[in-house]
Amino acid sequence: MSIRTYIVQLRAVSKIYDRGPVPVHALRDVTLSVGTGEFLALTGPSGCGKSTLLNLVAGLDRPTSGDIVLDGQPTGGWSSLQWTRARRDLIGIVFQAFHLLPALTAEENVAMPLLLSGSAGRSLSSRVAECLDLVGLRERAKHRPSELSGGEQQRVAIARGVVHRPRLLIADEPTGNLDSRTAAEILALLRSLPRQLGCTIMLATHSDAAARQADRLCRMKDGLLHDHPPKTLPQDTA
Ligand SMILES: Nc1ncnc2c1ncn2[C@@H]1O[C@H](COP(=O)(O)OP(=O)(O)OP(=O)(O)O)[C@@H](O)[C@H]1O
Repeated sequence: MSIRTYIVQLRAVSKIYDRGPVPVHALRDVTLSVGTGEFLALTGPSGCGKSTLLNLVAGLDRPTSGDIVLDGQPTGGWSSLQWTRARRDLIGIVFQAFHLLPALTAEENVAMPLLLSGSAGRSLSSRVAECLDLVGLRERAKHRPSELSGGEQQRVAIARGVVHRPRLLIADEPTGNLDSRTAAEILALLRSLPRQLGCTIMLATHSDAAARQADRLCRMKDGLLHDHPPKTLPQDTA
């Protein structure tokens, strides 16, 4: 018998933002399981809750109710430190706006997560070079973000997002700031990562072309999520 393993499970997750004059129900009872090695796309109109969902999975915000289980571990009682550890070990994140440090070179930006977790020396340098190779930017290792195109900056951000070998890569509108041709190249790169690195990808996007790259598409509307079965099954374990 084969058992599918899930890296992410959301069980009846809701998020209400209640600091403003009117409470905003950003997520309503969302239940979702993401299989190991799967490439899942979340689509839907602006404001439907895509970023909110990804922020909760990355521990950048907390649900109002419901459970989030990461790699089989219920996260309900996790402290900030435990979430920081999860982002150091399990989760990588890529944002629309790249968020590279402008004073650092491409390779220094990519090295940052490893430096923050105490790595150093030759193994750090070779891992950084490996990741720059993976995204096709080894030649640009010594360039600063201002000397790189938008697509190249996003490649550096992707290399930084996977340098610590996360099993889950969260990508929030990673092609939102790019022209359509560059966006297609970045998507092809993301598409290759589950196979090359064995990681799972959760992608939020407005773009139908981007969503078509995924194994599974979940449409969101007004905080509700409509799941669709995968085009291909995620990696199963016996
Ligand atoms: N910190 C916040 N405080 C109050 N309301 C918020 C906050 N963050 C998001 N919202 C609201 O929650 C809802 C969902 O927002 P979210 O950013 O998750 O949508 P989205 O689908 O990612 O949108 P977009 O595609 O435009 O990025 C929106 O109505 C938004 O205004």
